[in-house]
Amino acid sequence: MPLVRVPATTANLGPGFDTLGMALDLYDELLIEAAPALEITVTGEGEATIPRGPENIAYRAALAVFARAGRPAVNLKIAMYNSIPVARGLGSSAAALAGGLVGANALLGEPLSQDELVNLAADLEGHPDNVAPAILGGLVVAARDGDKVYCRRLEPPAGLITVVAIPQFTLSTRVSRGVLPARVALSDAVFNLSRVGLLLAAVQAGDLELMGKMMEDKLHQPYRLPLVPGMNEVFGAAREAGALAVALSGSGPSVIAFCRGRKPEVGPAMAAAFARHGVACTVKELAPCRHGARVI
Ligand SMILES: Nc1ncnc2c1ncn2[C@@H]1O[C@H](COP(=O)(O)OP(=O)(O)O)[C@@H](O)[C@H]1O
Ligand SMILES: N[C@@H](CCOP(=O)(O)O)C(=O)O
Repeated sequence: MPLVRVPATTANLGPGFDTLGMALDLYDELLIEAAPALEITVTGEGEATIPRGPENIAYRAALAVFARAGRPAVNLKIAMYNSIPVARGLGSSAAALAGGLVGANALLGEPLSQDELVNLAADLEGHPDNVAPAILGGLVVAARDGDKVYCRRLEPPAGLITVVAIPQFTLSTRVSRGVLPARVALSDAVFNLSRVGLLLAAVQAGDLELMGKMMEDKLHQPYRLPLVPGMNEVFGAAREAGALAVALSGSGPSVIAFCRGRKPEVGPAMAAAFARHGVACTVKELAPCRHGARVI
């Protein structure tokens, strides 16, 4: 009966829309076993809202593993213990998919490779940037080539600590993607391309200053601004309080600040800025997580 622990993720890391993501030390746990009938329980985050029927995405992910491995589908009992807030841009859906995939794979004796699991997850989620770090841990860069996702895991730079301001209101990724344009200006694409390249070079060199400078974005955050009241002010407050960089976490509404070591002033400054716009939030200090979803 595998118990899987899956990290939260912060996708995009500023300019790396649908491309970059990093695992964080906040976890969902999922217990999975064969059972006489489908039974799904949820404890913690999402207890009141997460579907318990066959539409549950962790269950669908588990069934996808059975199908890909050529094994007959069975009824499953899945018990989830969630700490990742739902629909806040911290990868709750990616964690549910990764948990279902890794759990089912363990149940079957690991017929699928990690690469196959990342590909299945990206197909189910629609983009690879949150599911890849949820499975691989660390900081992941991913690219889709037709049906296949290629990705590489990098070690997050030493000394990096994030501070995440998590609004009480939810914003689904579907809605937050709905405001994005189908086409962007070439100058904006170049702005992001150049930053992603240097951001990755900075990560590999452990250069937090350069990493912080390369986290601006023109491809998704400006369009999402109306969905997150006070977003720009929260960005400004975090920088003034000493953060190296600030970004929308995933598709929002959480805002994530990247800091050199612990910076106790950053969280309260972000919360105060949100409060000035009538948004209540909780603040979490989260370190990057080196491990992806795994049986514990
Ligand atoms: N543990 C879980 N099991 C099943 N579904 C989940 C789980 N956690 C989140 N979800 C589903 O994922 C959706 C939220 O995903 P999404 O909008 O992408 O936001 P997030 O940024 O949190 O991933 C919700 O519909 C929710 O029901
Ligand atoms: N690149 C995606 C990332 C969504 O991540 P999530 O954690 O909010 O589901 C996007 O920006 O839409």
